[in-house]
Amino acid sequence: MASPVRLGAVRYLNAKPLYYKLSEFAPDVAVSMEVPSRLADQLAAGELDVALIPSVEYLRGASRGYEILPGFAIAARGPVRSVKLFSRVPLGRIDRLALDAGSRTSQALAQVWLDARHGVRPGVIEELPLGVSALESTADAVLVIGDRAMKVPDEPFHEVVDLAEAWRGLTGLPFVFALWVVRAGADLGDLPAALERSRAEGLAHADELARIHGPRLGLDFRTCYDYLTRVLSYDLGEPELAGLKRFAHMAARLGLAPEGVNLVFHRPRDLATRR
Ligand SMILES: C=C(O[C@@H]1C=C(C(=O)O)C=C[C@H]1O)C(=O)O
Repeated sequence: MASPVRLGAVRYLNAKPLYYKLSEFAPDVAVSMEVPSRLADQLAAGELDVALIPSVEYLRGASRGYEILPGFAIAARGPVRSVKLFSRVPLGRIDRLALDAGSRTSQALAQVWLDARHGVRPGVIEELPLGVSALESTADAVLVIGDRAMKVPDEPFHEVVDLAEAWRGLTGLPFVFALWVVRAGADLGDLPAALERSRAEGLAHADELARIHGPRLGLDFRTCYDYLTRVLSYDLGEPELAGLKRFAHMAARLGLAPEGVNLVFHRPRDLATRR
């Protein structure tokens, strides 16, 4: 018997609609859940066959033969609420920047945006460990993503920037945080169809997800429901691709991603061999 496909999924609320009831729709798939940065490392180490990884990690892994599962993303067309830069100083004066260790894409986005919008390239860049809160950090500014970003109070900070909103203001484009990325040579079988079904069912049951996860995260039902259905988008369409390409270009200019990466999309193996 073929060994099961190993899939890694982001454990934050924002990813839940992408793998809703997946173990029912794809019973043979081995699912593990992690923060995005660890999923990227596990995919790179060959420990996973497909994973929801930070979009910047697709760019970094493209030379290893990574392929994007077409049509899927975690993206935002305006404010995202869960990717925020909390600054204790005016933005133009940020010199020490702490970046959420769970992130990779937003780590790059924070630097791209500070450079493009404020001409700032922080002298010291450090990680904010997963167990340490933004309030504990003594850096000038702190990037926080995911579930915990929605709980950090604005008050102690001089400025709070929603980075997807800031990106939109800079480029007029959506921002793509994560993609389903396939390891070179992996055969996913029927999994892409099961993932389509999961997403459709997950979005159709966003109310159920909001009821389950809202209380756990200290979010009221409406906030949680809006986050899943209006704030985030789960398609990789033309506007998202344009945003992704612009981000790839800007990240490369800062040395945060390789230059000139092409977006390569996964095709089912039987089609690929029939070429
Ligand atoms: C919108 C978000 O997207 C996440 C941000 C990521 C990153 O910064 O690397 C990766 C995966 C996404 O789940 C979020 O965490 O709030």
